[in-house]
Amino acid sequence: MAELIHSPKKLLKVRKELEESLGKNGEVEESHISKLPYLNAIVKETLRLHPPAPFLVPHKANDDVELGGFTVPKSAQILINVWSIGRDSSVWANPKSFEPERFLDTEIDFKGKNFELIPFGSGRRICPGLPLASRTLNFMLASLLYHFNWKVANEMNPEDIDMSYSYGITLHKAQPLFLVPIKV
Ligand code: HEM
Repeated sequence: MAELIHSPKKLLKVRKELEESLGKNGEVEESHISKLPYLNAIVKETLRLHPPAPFLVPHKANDDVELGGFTVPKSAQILINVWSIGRDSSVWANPKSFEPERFLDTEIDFKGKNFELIPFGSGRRICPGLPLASRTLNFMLASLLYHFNWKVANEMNPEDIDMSYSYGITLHKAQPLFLVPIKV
């Protein structure tokens, strides 16, 4: 929501997609979600830029492993910096910019097969909550955007929203986002 409030054109674009798909007085249903490519792209782009678990969960090497010319010794703790992978300019064009459009013409998904986008991890220990989280994120965002228009509280300018992080095992906004819903 914070990224969308910063990008009014993208907010309009996703609300238009929802209105074209659901009509004027509809209800968001789970079956709609797969037919909303721009909304899906917004969720992917958000997980690329702001992965909730920036280092995944610590793993441990069972044995000595050779990886990309480096030796990872047995029992070493492995942290995967997905936050940094999501902002790697050798992988992503304009990596710091919120551009859901980058996901419209690509099959890249966060289901663990595309290593440039693994906010849920990958392999045997991939997040088992991925299908639930993916449905819930898309469904909640679609509901918020379809039923309400949003403006920043206290007449604040969207540019002045504090986008800094509070760091920890999970990543979240340092300052809460205060938005006012306007019923449509
Ligand atoms: C946006 C939402 C979520 C994100 C970004 C997320 C991310 C992650 C990540 C990065 C891991 C560690 C993967 C690894 O070891 O490399 C993980 C593990 C796990 N997640 Fe999630 N998760 C989310 C939602 C959920 C939900 C909704 C559930 C349960 C209903 C869940 C249950 C778990 C469990 C049980 C593990 C441990 C799996 C294991 O170690 O074998 N997660 N999650």
